[in-house]
Amino acid sequence: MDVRVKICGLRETAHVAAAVEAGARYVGFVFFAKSPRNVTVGTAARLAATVPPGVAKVALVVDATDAELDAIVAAVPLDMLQLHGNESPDRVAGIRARFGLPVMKAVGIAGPEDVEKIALYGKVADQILVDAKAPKGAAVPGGNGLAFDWTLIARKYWPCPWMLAGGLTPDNVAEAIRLTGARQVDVSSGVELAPGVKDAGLIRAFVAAAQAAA
Ligand SMILES: O=C(O)c1ccccc1N[C@@H]1O[C@H](COP(=O)(O)O)[C@@H](O)[C@H]1O
Repeated sequence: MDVRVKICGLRETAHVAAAVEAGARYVGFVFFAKSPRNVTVGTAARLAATVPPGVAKVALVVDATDAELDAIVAAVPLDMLQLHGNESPDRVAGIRARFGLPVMKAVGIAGPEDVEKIALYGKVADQILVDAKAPKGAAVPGGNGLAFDWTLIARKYWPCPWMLAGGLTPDNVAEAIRLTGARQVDVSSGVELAPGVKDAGLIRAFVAAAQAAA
């Protein structure tokens, strides 16, 4: 089983290169002003230009307007949009239709009632990002380095592709894959030295651990 890895919140060419060389299949750029990983469209365009074919370039947005998405999509060559806010199923479908890009919708998990939303959004999105629900009052709805109870999704099946996220690290990703059966994993904080500061060694260790788990 091949496990696909997404490294999210990249801001420097050296870290994009480390992710690509390690074997990551997705790289993510965050367009959210409150995030320590926020990038401008100019920086994202420069980073995206260094990504080879076969590695998907993902723009992460939070409740973005059409105008904000227009500006991102016009400037950055993208392969996917990641919607990480409170977008409704109708809004997800609308973005997918308007921009003609595959859409990955994040669903935050804190309890069994949240797990039901995966199937709901799976009807309108191309992929689901199954992430930890941000704690009340958190400044950002993701990228908090928090894991959820993986047993909530153990032995579940959804027809759409999905990716596991939330508090993954080089040390716990193998156990997360074993428990959940995830075939795709996404990480941000777990490959950082401080919020927004990626580390090439941790990126390599994470990809190697995820692939070894397969
Ligand atoms: O990374 C961010 O700053 C961010 C901001 C707003 C929404 C989502 C964000 N990150 C996503 O959250 C998951 C989990 O992050 P972590 O590994 O627990 O730090 C991450 O995979 C990003 O896709």
